[in-house]
Amino acid sequence: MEQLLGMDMGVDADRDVGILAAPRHAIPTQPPAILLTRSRQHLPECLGDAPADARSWTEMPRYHRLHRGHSTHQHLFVLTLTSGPPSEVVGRQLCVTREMVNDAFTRAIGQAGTRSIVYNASDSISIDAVGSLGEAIHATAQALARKLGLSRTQAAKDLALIPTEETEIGRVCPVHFRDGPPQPPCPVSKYRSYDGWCNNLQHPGWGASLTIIKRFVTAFYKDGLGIPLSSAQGNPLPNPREVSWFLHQDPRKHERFLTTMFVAWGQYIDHDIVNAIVVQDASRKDRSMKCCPDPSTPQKKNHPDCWNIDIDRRDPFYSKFGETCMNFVRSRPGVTFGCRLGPREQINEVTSYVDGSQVYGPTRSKANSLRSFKRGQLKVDSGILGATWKPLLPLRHENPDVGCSRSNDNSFCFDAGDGRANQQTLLMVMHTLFLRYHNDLAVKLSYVNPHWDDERLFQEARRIVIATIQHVTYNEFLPTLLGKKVMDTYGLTLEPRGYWRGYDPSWEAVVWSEFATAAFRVGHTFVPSEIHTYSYNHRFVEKWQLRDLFNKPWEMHKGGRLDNFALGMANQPADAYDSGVNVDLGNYLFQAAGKNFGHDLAARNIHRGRDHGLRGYVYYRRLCGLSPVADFADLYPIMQDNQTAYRFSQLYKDVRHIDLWSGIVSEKAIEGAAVGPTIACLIGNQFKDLRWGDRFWYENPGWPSSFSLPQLDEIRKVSLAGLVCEQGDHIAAIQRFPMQLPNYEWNRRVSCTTAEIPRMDLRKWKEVPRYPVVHPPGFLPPPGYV
Ligand code: HEM
Ligand SMILES: [Ca+2]
Repeated sequence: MEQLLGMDMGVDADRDVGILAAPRHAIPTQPPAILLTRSRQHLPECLGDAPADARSWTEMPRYHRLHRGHSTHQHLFVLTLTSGPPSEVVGRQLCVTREMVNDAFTRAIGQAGTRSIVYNASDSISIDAVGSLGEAIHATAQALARKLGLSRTQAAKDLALIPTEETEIGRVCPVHFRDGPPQPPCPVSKYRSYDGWCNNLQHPGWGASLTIIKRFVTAFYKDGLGIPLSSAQGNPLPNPREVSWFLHQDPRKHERFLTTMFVAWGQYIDHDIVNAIVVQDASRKDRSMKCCPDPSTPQKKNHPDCWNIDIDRRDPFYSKFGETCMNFVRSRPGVTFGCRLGPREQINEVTSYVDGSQVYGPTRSKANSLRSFKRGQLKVDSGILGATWKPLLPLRHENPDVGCSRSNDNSFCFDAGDGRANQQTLLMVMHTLFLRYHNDLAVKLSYVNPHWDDERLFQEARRIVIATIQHVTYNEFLPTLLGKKVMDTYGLTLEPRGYWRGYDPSWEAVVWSEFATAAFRVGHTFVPSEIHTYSYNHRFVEKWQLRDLFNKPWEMHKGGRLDNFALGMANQPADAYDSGVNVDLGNYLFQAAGKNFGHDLAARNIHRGRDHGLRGYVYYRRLCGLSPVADFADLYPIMQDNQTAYRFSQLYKDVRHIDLWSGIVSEKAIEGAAVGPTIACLIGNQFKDLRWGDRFWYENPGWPSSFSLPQLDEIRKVSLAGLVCEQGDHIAAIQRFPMQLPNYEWNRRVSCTTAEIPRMDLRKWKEVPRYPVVHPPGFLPPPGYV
């Protein structure tokens, strides 16, 4: 095992060295280890001398019977092994019959008790339908690999070659996951679909919600298919909580330039791009699955996807509470395009595109539930605030306990396009600002175009909101995170004027696991333990412990609080980029009422990396074309300090085992950027894809969805500063770039009304109505809007 692990997680991938260093043109594919053929000439070999493993299949006699009576090549796939560890016979042929696949699949769905869901393939796609089909396909792959005696590498790379569309799996494969151009063809509409469907006209599912999170390189599981490498006995990996404790404690340093607004934006757009679905327990009010033993309830058999993090009895923190188990549930397996067999992949609940799915939801039904269907507005809660304060997000009455710590049955969290909106207050502030922004835009557009109906106003406002999120992300956030050089290397620099002509329909704008499960989680090191609020005069007011703000958005209901938090975000420095994660995330994450401790996010990041089958840090460093790490000694020049490098050598038996997240957040930052080189490489690649592969990208010309050049110039004026000024309640001044601390030289705090914070002129959206317009009674546009 050790040897295998070293080999595959290590630095032997010479062929791929540096492939991520510059933007890729295609994802490299491994040469297949098994060739698939159904030509007649292969049949006799396969039939005459069926390999030992194939003979052990109960289906084989049936197969032979079929052969005598009919033309059998219809039923047979011949797999020729062409590679594998030296011990395996290259060129060996395996026979896989359609019946084998069907039987394994039928057994899998029988076991999972999901027949009804899986077989209802014409249903509109739902999380449960995708999840249960994913589980059944995964179990089928495992059964087939066992029966065919495939090695780990063969199972990982080659089961996917079986044309499942010709089996029972193909019959139930939802239309969303079928290969090939869409039937009927995708409409070329002016507005995006909510679920990202048909953004790419040839591959309608690319980047769509409920499709899988892809990978830069194939997954690495113990069995090739889904069993994660763990810290259990016999396995060489260290316990994630131990890694967290020894390597990721917070040295309590601050960034010199970055604010917590930068941190909040990072999380806000992360939630636009990805949400890996974990297995849930529908019988519980909060839907979370309880996996750790509970003394108050009799021990039930654990769900196979329970995969708790063990806590050592001597743990310096948890031992005080006698806690030895951190609840952890694996991410649910998803369905690949073509419903192919292969390694376990994870489901993205949201659209990968930067398309405001956290504002509007990743499905039409979610978007509809958030709309008021009047004048293009989203629903709001104007509750207790009255005329002095602007509206808040609507309250969520459905599933009120999911992601919400309620003190009583009458308190409700907020509803937004993304289910994680209440997770902590800074994130909630972002969601609220964007809700207000949408509604404000729709109202102003109704002044410019009084003849537009609700749908038109809603979609046009949505189009501008999405363009704003894209513009602020690529104009303010990414340059701060990555620096100019990385921006240029990966094609992320925006056009200062005119259209940008980089859209490439062969580019897949999809989220990558290495980004979601590791690189972008660098955000966790920037989060401070204490959250500061500031007054309108930009003076410190009070500090909150982050742990008191998890899933409890109650402060928002108090007038002025949103402004206090927003101003705090513009003035409080972020925690430093270092390997440290603050104690509120590291010991108290989602601390439950009545408990003195919570989860450890650093340990979860590491464990999640293993759950998702990520390879070791050293492997990705090489893919990024960075200096190779063959030994622990090679870590010293590249890590933030010698102690970190030393601790890695104490914790890990082999440098190639270092978990991706742990390694990348420990690297020294590169010049001009806030993060290290491997993170910059992985994040650069990801944001390149999300720009170059998005047909609705706001700078694109020539589509019905494209903005006119005058409109595009207006969108280029939007800024986070303008947004906070306009959508805060009474904020009067802010620095020009609120993701960076104010300073007198180039980031002065200015009045919200100055020309230094320009505003969009929506008159560029004016359309001449085809019919004379009769204004509704009471219609009174503000000056300049007619
Ligand atoms: C107080 C702030 C934050 C909290 C409480 C928080 C909490 C969490 C939690 C609980 C998870 C899931 C962990 C798991 O795998 O079980 C997660 C995932 C993640 N977080 Fe954070 N986070 C915060 C800030 C950030 C920031 C600032 C960023 C980025 C700049 C970020 C990026 C991510 C990403 C990319 C994921 C993976 C999402 C997925 O694949 O579904 N987070 N975070
Ligand atoms: Ca999205």
